[in-house]
Amino acid sequence: MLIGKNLSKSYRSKIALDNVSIQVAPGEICGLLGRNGAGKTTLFKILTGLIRADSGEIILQSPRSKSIGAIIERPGLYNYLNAYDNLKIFAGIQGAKADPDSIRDYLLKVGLPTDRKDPVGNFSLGMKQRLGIAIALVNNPGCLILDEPFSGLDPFGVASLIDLILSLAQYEKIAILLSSHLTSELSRCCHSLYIMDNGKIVNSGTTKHLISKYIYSYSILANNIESSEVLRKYQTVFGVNEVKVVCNSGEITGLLNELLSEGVQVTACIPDLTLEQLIKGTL
Ligand SMILES: Nc1ncnc2c1ncn2[C@@H]1O[C@H](COP(=O)(O)OP(=O)(O)OP(=O)(O)O)[C@@H](O)[C@H]1O
Repeated sequence: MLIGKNLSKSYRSKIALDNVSIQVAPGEICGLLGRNGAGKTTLFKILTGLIRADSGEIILQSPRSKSIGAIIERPGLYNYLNAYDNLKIFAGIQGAKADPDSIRDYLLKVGLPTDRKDPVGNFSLGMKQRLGIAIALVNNPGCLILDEPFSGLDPFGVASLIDLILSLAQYEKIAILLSSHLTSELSRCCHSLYIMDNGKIVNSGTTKHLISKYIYSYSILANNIESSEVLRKYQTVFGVNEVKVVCNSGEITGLLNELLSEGVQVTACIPDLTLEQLIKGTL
């Protein structure tokens, strides 16, 4: 369990964090959403001990020997070394096993190939993120903190990183804290969300609750969506094989059922939850 209580931090006259409290339980994925400059990285630096808060308290309750593994800003890797040697160095620094079998296990845990011998400078951003996570997972931490982990990844990279994060929470029972300024990514994998603005938590709750409270439109993907009669009753914006429909979370199941009975082949339905809605929700 990771708890931050009433944390505040100023840089000269700039208040970067203002009485922020946050809590993540083992096996839980918690998202920190906020615009640029909201204070997310400052909070993560404080939680990981990189900088000190002016006031407040951090409580780390974990039976594991290492309490936190983290990637702040971007994974710090030796680009001229291969994945194996990077892991060997970082495992050595942390006093962890650095024999070939252990390093192979770290690579497998994050879904990286074990046979790549070229420098990690050649790796895609997604592979570098995975290697950074493997290094953060050395010594089996109770909590994993990832600052903007989806930044710069393509949709496939985002989806596969989400799968990895979900499996680390579910099977390794790690408490995971992620940040992003994009609601779409965090709402797909987080059990709960904290919304930050100007150094303060302005809204929070389970993702399920926030979606049901703030969603007023959905994007529905279907090959023959233009043929739908049912959609004429709704306010819509059509794209190619896609429509954005104004409807709330109580109406969406009924609408999807009607579309199916009309023969519309729905392939995806994505809630449009914007950061602005979540911020304005309590302002
Ligand atoms: N070392 C520093 N000295 C002075 N001001 C700082 C320092 N670090 C951060 N700040 C300021 O504190 C505020 C919060 O910054 P922080 O980096 O925590 O935000 P963020 O939510 O992580 O933003 P981003 O998404 O852009 O990384 C910003 O106004 C930033 O300019």
